[in-house]
Amino acid sequence: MASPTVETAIKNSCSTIGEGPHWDDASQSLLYVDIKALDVHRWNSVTGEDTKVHLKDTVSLVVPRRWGGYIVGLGRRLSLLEWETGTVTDITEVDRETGNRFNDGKCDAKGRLWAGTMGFEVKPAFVEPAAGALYSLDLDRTVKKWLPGIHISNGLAWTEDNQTMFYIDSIPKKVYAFDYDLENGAISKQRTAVDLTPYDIDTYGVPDGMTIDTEGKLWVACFGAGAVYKFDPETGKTLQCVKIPAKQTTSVCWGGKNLDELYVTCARVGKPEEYYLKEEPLAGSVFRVTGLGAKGRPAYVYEG
Ligand SMILES: O=C(O)[C@H](O)[C@@H](O)[C@H](O)[C@H](O)CO
Ligand SMILES: [Zn+2]
Repeated sequence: MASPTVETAIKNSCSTIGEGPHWDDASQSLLYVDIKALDVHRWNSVTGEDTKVHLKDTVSLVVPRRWGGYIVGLGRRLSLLEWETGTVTDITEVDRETGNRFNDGKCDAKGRLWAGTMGFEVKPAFVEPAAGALYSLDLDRTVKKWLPGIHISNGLAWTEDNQTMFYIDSIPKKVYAFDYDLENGAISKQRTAVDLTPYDIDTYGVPDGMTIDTEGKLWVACFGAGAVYKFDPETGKTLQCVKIPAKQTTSVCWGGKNLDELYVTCARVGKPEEYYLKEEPLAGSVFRVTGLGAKGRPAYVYEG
């Protein structure tokens, strides 16, 4: 097995929950969010410059839109963001009259957005149970609710042949698999691909953000574990563990010119600042892992 190198790519850029990394191939930039700081970040890997746009609500996902701008998950809304002016145009609101907010989201190969919600989070990984749901936003902006009763809607990934969608609900500690109908944007036949319930919480934490490599293996950021795990979705077995020097590892995406660098976001939330300064000074940074001997495919953008 190749031995990986972990570096700090963007030091301490997030002050709350770094999340939602999306590699923009065209500009060789990393988009990501700092959920409770209400900030969307764009880091240019060529110049090293990190710029951000401050919004008016929690921002949990950012995906470029083919026709310009970005889709963001803003509180309970999905909205369009124009970077230069900071203009926000709402597309839809879900889970009205609840304390929910959007969490992770990603586009499929047709450019539909899949994104889910979660109930009010009292402290990290403690939420109002089963209050969230998984939604899809079609290219004509139709919203469909697929799965109610979700605790913390999190990572999404599709196999290269688009026959299977993987989806994480963090609290049951499951990576689910579904048959995926790309033509109609529909999921069916839910089953469990990876189950983390048998494992020690300090070692595995809870599964959070996820990506897939060109060999169909899953890379899952495990919150609380300070680690990214590589799983085989066929067997559910652990193939590799990459330790990250911050415990609240939230999400991952492939980046770099060859899409063989794994970018990892993490949080700095729920504990006193003195703790972080002393024990986890790099919390809130974005890390880059190289030498994994694996790579990804370009991320899809919103086509609507
Ligand atoms: O990053 C996320 O997906 C959530 O927004 C966070 O709140 C934490 O990761 C969660 O508490 C652990 O799953
Ligand atoms: Zn997450």
